[in-house]
Amino acid sequence: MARTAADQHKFSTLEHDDLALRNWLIERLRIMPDAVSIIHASNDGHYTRLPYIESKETWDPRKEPWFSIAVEDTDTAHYSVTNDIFTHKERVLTISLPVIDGVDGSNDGVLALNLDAEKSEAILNATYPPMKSRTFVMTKEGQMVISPGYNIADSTLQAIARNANAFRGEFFLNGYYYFYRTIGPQAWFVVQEVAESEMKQLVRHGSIKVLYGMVLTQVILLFCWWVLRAALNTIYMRITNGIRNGTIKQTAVEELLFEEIHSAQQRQEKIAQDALTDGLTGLANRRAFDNDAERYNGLANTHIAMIDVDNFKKINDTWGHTVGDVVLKTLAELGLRLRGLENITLYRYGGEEIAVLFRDVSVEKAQSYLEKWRISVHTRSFREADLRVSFSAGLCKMGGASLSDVVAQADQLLYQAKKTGKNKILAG
Ligand SMILES: Nc1nc2c(ncn2[C@@H]2O[C@H](COP(=O)(O)OP(=O)(O)OP(=O)(O)O)[C@@H](O)[C@H]2O)c(=O)[nH]1
Repeated sequence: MARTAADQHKFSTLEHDDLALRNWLIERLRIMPDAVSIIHASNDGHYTRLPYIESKETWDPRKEPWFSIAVEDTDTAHYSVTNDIFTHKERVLTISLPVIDGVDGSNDGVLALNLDAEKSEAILNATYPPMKSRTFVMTKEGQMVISPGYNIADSTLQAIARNANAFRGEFFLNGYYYFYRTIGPQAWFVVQEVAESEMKQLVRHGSIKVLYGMVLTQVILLFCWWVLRAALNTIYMRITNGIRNGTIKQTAVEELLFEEIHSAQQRQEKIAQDALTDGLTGLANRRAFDNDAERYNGLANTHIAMIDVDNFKKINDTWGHTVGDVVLKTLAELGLRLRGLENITLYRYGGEEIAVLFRDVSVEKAQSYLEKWRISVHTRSFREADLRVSFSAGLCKMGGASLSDVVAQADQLLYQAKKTGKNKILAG
């Protein structure tokens, strides 16, 4: 503002009570609602004060502390507490600045802005910091400038000033934390004073949530530990029992785990295998047949045989179902034993009917296998002296027709075999 004043007004050539200067000053005053007056004081002692108040006393602004300080230092604002003789106010906050001519650098007096101290106190009082505290303005020498009614001992103010001059940032003094900022070139301090108890309460309040979080985490950890401990106890008990009973040897935990995983794998494989195996005969079951036959029917040089025990009803009726079961088991055993080749698979198709799939096996070889099997079944002696077992079979090539048609063809050959005397294999 002082610089603009110097640019816009030729103070050295100004008439006293220059109207342009008065208008300029009043405009500045209007835009600062907290300022009570604005003064331009010339080096010859003449002054222009707005708002204009006639003073009975002769007043020489050059005797004011703000004038001499501002003239001495050329470029920075000065803050001082003065007595306004025009309004008879004892405490006015004055911010003063020298007016320097921008062309020749000469000093064209001082511009002073007076602020109402009470208003400033009210403003300070209305600032609500995030915690309970006292905020005040003091000089760097330790005198109170603006204090909204606080009673702070001079010795305390001086100690604050000493600390504030010596440090940058906050400090602790006699049970209070002090935070401060400087106004102007280290002239005044705006100080915020917070009691230690207030600070502790704030910290306590802030840390209570963290504390709850930590307690919760501890509880969760404790629970996890408890669950883990229970699980480990069970494992230890099982290992101990195993060692005691001699079912497992005292080996490293890794070995025990490996064994456990291995046996679990074996269990899984067995379950999968059981799902595809017939319980009575140990042959692959109907589900396995359905899985494989569809696949085989698309391959070259594959054959299918449908086998049916002859007069099985009679066997059951004569010797009972248990013997009937033994017959079925024996038939399966012999078929498996004679098969030799890995690519001949036997399935219990249903009841006393067995299906055989030949993969990459010629019809001659398939027929020869079935013959050997038929003869060994027929010549087999059972505990029941009169029991003679035989089977009939229909053998045909796979592929070239749908699976159901292929099965029907094999069944038809089997039916022919039965019709023409049983105990024979018909190939088609
Ligand atoms: N013991 C036993 N009998 C079964 C089993 N499955 C089916 N059967 C019996 O096998 C018999 C099959 O009889 P049928 O279909 O009349 O045929 P069959 O007496 O062998 O006469 P052909 O086939 O003409 O030689 C029925 O009596 C069924 O109860 C089984 O798992 N165990």
